[in-house]
Amino acid sequence: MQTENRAQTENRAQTENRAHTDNSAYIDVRNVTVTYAQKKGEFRALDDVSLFVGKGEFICLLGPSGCGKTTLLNVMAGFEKAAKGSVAIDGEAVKRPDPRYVTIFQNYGLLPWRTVRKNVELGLETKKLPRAQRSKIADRYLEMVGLGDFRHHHPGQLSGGMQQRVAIARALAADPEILFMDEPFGALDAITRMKLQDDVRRLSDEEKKTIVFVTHDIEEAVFLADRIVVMTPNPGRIRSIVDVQLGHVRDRTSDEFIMMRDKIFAVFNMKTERTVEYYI
Ligand SMILES: Nc1ncnc2c1ncn2[C@@H]1O[C@H](COP(=O)(O)OP(=O)(O)OP(=O)(O)O)[C@@H](O)[C@H]1O
Repeated sequence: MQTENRAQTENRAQTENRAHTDNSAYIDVRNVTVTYAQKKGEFRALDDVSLFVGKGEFICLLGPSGCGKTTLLNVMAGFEKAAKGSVAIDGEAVKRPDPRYVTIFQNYGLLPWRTVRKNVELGLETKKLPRAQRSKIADRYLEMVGLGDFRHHHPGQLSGGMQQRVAIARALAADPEILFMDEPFGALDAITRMKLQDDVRRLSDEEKKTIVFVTHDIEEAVFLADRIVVMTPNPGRIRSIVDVQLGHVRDRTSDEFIMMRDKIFAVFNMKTERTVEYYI
């Protein structure tokens, strides 16, 4: 047991994060501050945030509403600019969104007038492939997410969970190096959500993509992540980074899973001055 204040905890989180990546960061976020003009003046959505993500890692950004999860994801994906600090992917500064990195949002982003297959093909249209090859690739990924029989349907004929699976198939078909996922299952019921968590975890193992996944659901983060980045608001900062050493096949009812979930709860329950156990 050891006592430390918030600044020391955050400092430790950043140091551990550096040590973890051993200078080989694939996504390299350094001392990033993002500010927004608000009625009361300048608001720091992110304050001096550093995060290094390894190639093939599954990272969950976890925290309460307003802690800057989406802002951090948007900075990495090139949708948002940092007021201070830098973001690089594979050694290249991120200046704008890049087709090598695909973002999946909560609202699926499907085109309602296109069939499911044509929606998946959308991700391939910049690649100038022959039409038949595009359809073949689209069908392969639709099979992978269990929607092979629905390729001629339109999005409006599918449930929310099925539509999100189409969005995932479309993202994977584009063969991106990184998948950014912003609360992709937030609008879904608990059972569908668990099925899609299974899908994404399996796909991440099979396809070996680097995934940055925003969620405010602790169990979702423990089920999916290799590392959980715990964030706190006002201003948005990284409080702690937790290694989830639960292996590839995860059982939500196992003792290890529940212990890990409780450790994350403990991180959120910490007060400014508090007693903590080592949890990493
Ligand atoms: N365009 C903007 N203009 C002004 N303030 C903004 C803007 N975008 C975000 N913010 C503020 O920045 C903070 C962080 O927002 P962000 O969306 O990154 O948080 P979040 O952790 O993803 O929240 P949620 O879980 O609710 O989506 C919030 O307080 C929000 O009000």
